[in-house]
Amino acid sequence: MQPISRECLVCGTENALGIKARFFETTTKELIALFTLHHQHQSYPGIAHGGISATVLDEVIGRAIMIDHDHQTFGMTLDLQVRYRKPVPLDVELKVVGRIDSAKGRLFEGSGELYLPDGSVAVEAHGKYMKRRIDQITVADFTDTSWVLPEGEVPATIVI
Ligand SMILES: CCCCCCCCCCCC(=O)SCCNC(=O)CCNC(=O)[C@H](O)C(C)(C)COP(=O)(O)OP(=O)(O)OC[C@H]1O[C@@H](n2cnc3c(N)ncnc32)[C@H](O)[C@@H]1OP(=O)(O)O
Repeated sequence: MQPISRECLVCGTENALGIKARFFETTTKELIALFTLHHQHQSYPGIAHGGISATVLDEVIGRAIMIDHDHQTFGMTLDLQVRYRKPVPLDVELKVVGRIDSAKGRLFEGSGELYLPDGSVAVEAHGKYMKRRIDQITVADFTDTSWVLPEGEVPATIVI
């Protein structure tokens, strides 16, 4: 399970409007986010806002670079392309799977998909990112005060 940043919109436990996603690394170096969207994330009635879906996909790809950098390097988004295939419902558990597709120097590219409970893909994204070390994007005491492992069990398996 990856750590979370307390005030982050996607992962934070102390963001009242937050999505409170949890992140699990796979043996194949993919990253899976588990989360549920609610009324505060709505666009049309009963449907999640597309920007929220893009936000979670962005975070998963931006976090996937942590896997090969001892959790000390993150992605700063340069460009994000999103394709919306199906509406994303509220109040059901959703999954995003992301990965790094290529990396060269301080830049990398990654992709991800948002899966509905029936296993179908609702949203796809592809992004370009710049690697940033944790000390380049946080204040001095960040890892002592705001970067924590969330509560809860790590599932033995996650079925997409
Ligand atoms: C800790 C808890 C976390 C916990 C939470 C973890 C969250 C993870 C996910 C969060 C993701 C986000 O939302 S990140 C937030 C949204 N993104 C941002 O705010 C980024 C804003 N942009 C910037 O600050 C700046 O552009 C930087 C610092 C990223 C880069 O500036 P710079 O250092 O001056 O870079 P620059 O010379 O312009 O460009 C460097 C290289 O990038 C390329 N490049 C630049 N822009 C682009 C672009 N749009 N598309 C393609 N490529 C580009 C250039 O061609 C160049 O390639 P070459 O010549 O080197 O080949």
